[in-house]
Amino acid sequence: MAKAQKKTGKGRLDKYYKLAKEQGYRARSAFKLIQLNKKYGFLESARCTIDLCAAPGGWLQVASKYMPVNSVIVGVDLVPIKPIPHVVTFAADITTPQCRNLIRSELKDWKADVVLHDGAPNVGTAWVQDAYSQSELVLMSLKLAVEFLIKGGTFVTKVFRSVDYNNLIWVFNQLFGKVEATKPPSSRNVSAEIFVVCRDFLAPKHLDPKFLDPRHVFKDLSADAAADKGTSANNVQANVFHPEKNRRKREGYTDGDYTLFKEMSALDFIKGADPVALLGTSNKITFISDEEKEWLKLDCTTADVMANCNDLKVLGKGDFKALIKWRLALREELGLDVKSKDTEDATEVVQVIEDVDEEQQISEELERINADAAARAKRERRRANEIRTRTIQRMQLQMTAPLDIGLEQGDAALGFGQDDVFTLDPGAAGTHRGGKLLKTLGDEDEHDESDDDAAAAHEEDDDVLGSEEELERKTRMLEDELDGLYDMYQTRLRESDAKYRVQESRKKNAEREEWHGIGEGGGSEEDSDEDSGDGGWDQMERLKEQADHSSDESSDEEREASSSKKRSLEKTTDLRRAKRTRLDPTPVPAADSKATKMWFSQGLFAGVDDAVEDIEDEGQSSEEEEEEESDIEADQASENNEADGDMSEDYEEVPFTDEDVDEDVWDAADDNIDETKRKQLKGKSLDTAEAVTLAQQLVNREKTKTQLINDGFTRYSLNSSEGLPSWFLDDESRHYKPNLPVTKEAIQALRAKQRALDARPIKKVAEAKARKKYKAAQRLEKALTKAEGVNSTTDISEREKAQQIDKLMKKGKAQKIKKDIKLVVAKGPNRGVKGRPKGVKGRYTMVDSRMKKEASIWL
Ligand SMILES: C[S@@+](CC[C@H](N)C(=O)[O-])C[C@H]1O[C@@H](n2cnc3c(N)ncnc32)[C@H](O)[C@@H]1O
Repeated sequence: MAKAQKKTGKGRLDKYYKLAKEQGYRARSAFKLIQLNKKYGFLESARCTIDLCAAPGGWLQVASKYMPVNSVIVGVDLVPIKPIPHVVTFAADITTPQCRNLIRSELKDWKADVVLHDGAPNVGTAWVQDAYSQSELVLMSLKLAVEFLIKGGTFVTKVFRSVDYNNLIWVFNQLFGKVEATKPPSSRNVSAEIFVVCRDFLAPKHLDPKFLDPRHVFKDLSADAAADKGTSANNVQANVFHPEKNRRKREGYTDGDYTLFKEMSALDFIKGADPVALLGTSNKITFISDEEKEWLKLDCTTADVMANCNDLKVLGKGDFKALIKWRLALREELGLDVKSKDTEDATEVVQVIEDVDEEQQISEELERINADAAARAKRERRRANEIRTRTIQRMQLQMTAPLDIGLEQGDAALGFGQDDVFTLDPGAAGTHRGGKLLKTLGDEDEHDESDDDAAAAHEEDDDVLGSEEELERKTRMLEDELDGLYDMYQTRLRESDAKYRVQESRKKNAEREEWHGIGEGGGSEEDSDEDSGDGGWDQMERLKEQADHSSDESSDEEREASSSKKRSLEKTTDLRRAKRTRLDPTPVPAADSKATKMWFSQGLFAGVDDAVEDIEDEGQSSEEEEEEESDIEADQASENNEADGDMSEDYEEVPFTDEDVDEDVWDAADDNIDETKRKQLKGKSLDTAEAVTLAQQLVNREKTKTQLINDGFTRYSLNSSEGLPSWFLDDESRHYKPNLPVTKEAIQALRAKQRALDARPIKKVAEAKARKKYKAAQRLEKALTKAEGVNSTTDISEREKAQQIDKLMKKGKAQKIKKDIKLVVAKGPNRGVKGRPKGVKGRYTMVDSRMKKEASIWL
């Protein structure tokens, strides 16, 4: 089984936590609102938003980012919220009239377009207690929403899955045109929270106060539950005896009973009044007491019976029959079913009838269960296939926007229908809306057949959702599968793309042939040049002068000079690369604090720090303490949440620390900046039209260094790719980047560079030439040695010596002339000829036509 989602303190710090930290949101929950807004788009058109339970302010930050400029945003919470620009906040309890008055005085006659509620009471107490307070809080927020929302407005609230869920949804349906429940991908699976988005506020003129009164809204269900003792038992009974009325109430777990696995003692089964219901609700029959252990020794308790008792959920029709028979036998043995002589006949008749009835019921029930299971499996398979096909199609058509995928995958993964489970069926909503207030709450008998179908579908989904681990495993499997399919798709795409293959092979060649002429030492000089403030143009001029000067010197010096020129030019190129790197469209993973640090490290701000520090010194210590406290509180809260299991609220505050500063990124205040820059520049070159454009702008002084650096701070530059799937990153690298300007001149320069590259001799030719040169040098060496020998002999005259030496040196310098070898292509009459082909004289070799072509190059 797949590893369950970690619930340790660290485990909670998932990718959304990191993203929140990176993007400066105060809580990871900000992404829930971003994703909800992405799906329903209510913020972009809102001019006034009220956020109830808004601390520390993550949702407020999102609202102020996505809503139009100058919108009114009001945030309320029990605890004070640190100021956010253009947002009004105050501390109040949303359940009190004082809070209502504060909002009223803030909004005056305005109405809100959106009311948000992400409130959670102190999570960490008892589950049942929490769930109830949460539902109450939701109702209180609804009350405020009803008062302040404009007609057609939107109310977004967090709800926990509990027995109150259906009642709340029913009330929402009375007040809003569209009600949908959803779980955004950033909401953890282990959290019981879901979000209900209520749109199109109906703004009724007269509203029955009972709609918003917890005593009424949550009353009926508990009353019903009390009256309806042993609800689930009755449901099982209904399943067994009235398969046609087979439905279960959607009211969560029975009070105080939140486990799926249930054991019953053999005593309960044998002595209990309703064995069929007991068998339907339990997983296992246990033998713990001494009396029960004694029963194990009886003849009627066969090995089969014991095995059946061990796992009731896997039993078939025959097994159930055997267990019922065993119970009857045991009851007889224990004298519970007394067979008196006088009543024996009557009893037997009754027993036979009971037996027959039970058998029939069990067999019907079993058939129904089997049919249900088969239908469910089929539905799941179909749904998974549909999702997979749709995603692949969309990927192939490149229709997937990053966040869409996130949402859809999340939804798909959950549902295996999590979304569906909580998406209110409009049809069902319609039936509800037609009803009278609160009368129909929990009144299942008034449902029609279509309701039955919906209930069955929900029941099925609930079963799937019953196990979080199972759900997570399926989600992960689906994601893995999709990742795999995406990789395969990419590979196939590459294989079929000739252009890509050519590019790849060129890249490889370039890597092999690249000239690595710059020594490590060169860089510092260059950087110091850059720091001195000289523009690229000045450097070019200087380098030209150098080159001119060196051309006057001897040939050795000339070589030296040209290589130094080459180095210098390379340095200039590196310099341009340095500029480009800052503007590289590839997002640099960096935290805000780091960017800020770089910004304020400019000379302009020198000395400002001290002044500001002086002013701030007083307040700072207290602020730091406060921050530390809030961190600790957040940690404690998260630990509490963990201990709280399903009821855990999926909320994480994001503290900011110095550790967030990424050390790899340039820091203007860094002494070792040259080294850092060199590292950054390694492997980068002016190989795109954008880079060349920027470099030219820089060299031609159309742009200054500062302007380029400033342009580098875009919304694309601070994103982290950590933990994101490959398809998402592929898409991002293709589409999520700034469009930098490209000039005609840049493209021409790039083409010229490419042409020069293409014109370079290929590696093998260069090697052959080098070999030739080497052999010539060897010949000359040999000739010199011989000449020395001749010179040292005393037998011959000086004149003869000179003649011989001259001859030797000529020979040594001469190119070696290869003896001509005729190439004969083995085709036509020469195909398969043994020995010398006809009409060929002198040295020859047999080749095929391809070899001949190649040989003519090399020979
Ligand atoms: C999950 S946090 C909200 C996070 C917020 N949406 C954000 O993005 O930063 C829940 C908040 O509900 C607040 N809260 C709980 N009960 C409240 C009440 N009765 N009135 C006002 N706020 C309440 C808590 O103080 C807590 O700050």
